[in-house]
Amino acid sequence: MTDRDTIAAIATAAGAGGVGIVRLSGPRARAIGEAVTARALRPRHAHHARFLDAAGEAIDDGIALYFAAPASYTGEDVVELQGHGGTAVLQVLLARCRELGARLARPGEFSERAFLEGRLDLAQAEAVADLVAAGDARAARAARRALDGEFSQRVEAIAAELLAIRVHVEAAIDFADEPLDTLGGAALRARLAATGDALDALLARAEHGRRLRDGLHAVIVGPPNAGKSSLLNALAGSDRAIVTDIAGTTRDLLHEVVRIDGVELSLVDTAGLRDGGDAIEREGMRRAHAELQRADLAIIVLDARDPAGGRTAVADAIAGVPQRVWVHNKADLLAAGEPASPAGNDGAPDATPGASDEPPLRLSALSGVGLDALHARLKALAAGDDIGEGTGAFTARSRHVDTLRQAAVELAAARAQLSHESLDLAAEALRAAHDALGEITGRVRADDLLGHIFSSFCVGK
Ligand SMILES: Nc1nc2c(c(=O)[nH]1)N(C=O)[C@@H](CNc1ccc(C(=O)N[C@@H](CCC(=O)O)C(=O)O)cc1)CN2
Ligand SMILES: Nc1nc2c(ncn2[C@@H]2O[C@H](COP(=O)(O)OP(=O)(O)OP(=O)(O)O)[C@@H](O)[C@H]2O)c(=O)[nH]1
Ligand SMILES: [Mg+2]
Repeated sequence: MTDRDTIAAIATAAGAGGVGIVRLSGPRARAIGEAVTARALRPRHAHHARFLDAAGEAIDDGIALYFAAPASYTGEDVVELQGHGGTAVLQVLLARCRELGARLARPGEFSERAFLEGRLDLAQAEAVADLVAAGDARAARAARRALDGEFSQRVEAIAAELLAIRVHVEAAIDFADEPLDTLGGAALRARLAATGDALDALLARAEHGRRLRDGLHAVIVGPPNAGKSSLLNALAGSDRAIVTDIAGTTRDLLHEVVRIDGVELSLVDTAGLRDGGDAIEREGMRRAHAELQRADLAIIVLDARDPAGGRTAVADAIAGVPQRVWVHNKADLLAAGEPASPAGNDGAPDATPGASDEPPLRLSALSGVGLDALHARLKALAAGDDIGEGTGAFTARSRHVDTLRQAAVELAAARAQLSHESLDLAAEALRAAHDALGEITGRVRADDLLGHIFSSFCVGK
């Protein structure tokens, strides 16, 4: 790609730092680097040099690196000017590079070029951004695995299998007057079934990967005044939410990222659920319901003195949330030795802890007694099955999960069509499934998708 321009950006984070880097990529990168340093740059060699302005005065004293195409991050000629990490000095250095013909890079443009040059596929390029944004060690490790191509390889393996199946089906179409079974139909169906299973397994892993990337999305729900906001504050370790003894205090959603022993969790406090309320409170309840639709986990807070009382109000809202943790709050107000009200005796079975739920945790958000057990349970849920280094989890995005789901739907359609001997329709569904997989790695791509993905990167990445 010789007709591309040369881009430049500060690659290091804003603010003062030990070292700061201006990175250049494109056909003029080397010439610009050599003009700034007044030296010939040898590939893959650290040159200690002064970085000069137009008048020959030193802007900084630093290290220059040159990576010759195609053996560089972007696949183009790349030069790095590693100077002192001050905002002003880096800005002046960047301005000098622009004066010499470089253009300011858009967010993600280095990685976009790496993608366009075939150095990374799309899912890997997204993993670069996810690695930069990772909020805890597990998420960082999982993003690094996606960057290594573990996710992409699995997608491509299924895509390759689908391609082989498509070839078989297209060939059978050319012999339309013969029954499919004389053309290896049984083997074809078995192969398609196995591919469907592999796709389902990958989808489950991608869903897990999506949680790793975004953190477990936990929504605190319950009747008014149960102590939901108090619990959020206790978990966040600060007075984030307003707490009063007036039922209906919280109206809006309040998001807070908390970290429990290094494991990240995104918590949302919601308006108490009850019948009635004014217009503002009802809007708050509507938002609570909507937030629960997207939740991985509901933390249901009930008053320990009357847990049955609030349960009916939350029944609808928590239906369909994959996981629940039941909390009986205000345990400090129970008379010493008083047993927790038995669960499930209030005629509202939908809102009682289900068979798969753990028994309620009794605690006090106010005093902090019993909070340790909640911490432990939340940490176990957020860590999911990625306990060890060896589990091979990788990060994924909603885009990947949605696209894999779409491919699974098309694959199921193809299987149904095949059993009706509708080869043309089966071929069409297989093509759609194959294309969907291609969108994940960028083999099949829409340019607006690229723009959307790369624009969310940092500048300089
Ligand atoms: N100073 C610096 N550190 C950095 C980066 C960078 O661009 N500059 N990276 C940027 O994000 C990451 C490292 N990623 C990189 C990926 C590929 C190549 C590269 O030159 N690849 C060549 C050569 C391969 C090799 O020698 O191993 C290639 O793939 O052909 C460089 C950095 C993190 N650290
Ligand atoms: N004794 C005691 N009081 C508590 C506890 N947790 C919360 N409270 C009190 O209960 C009242 C309501 O607490 P909030 O945290 O505002 O309750 P909420 O569920 O967020 O209420 P809404 O936002 O109105 O739905 C406040 O007066 C709190 O101080 C607790 O563990 N023990
Ligand atoms: Mg509240």
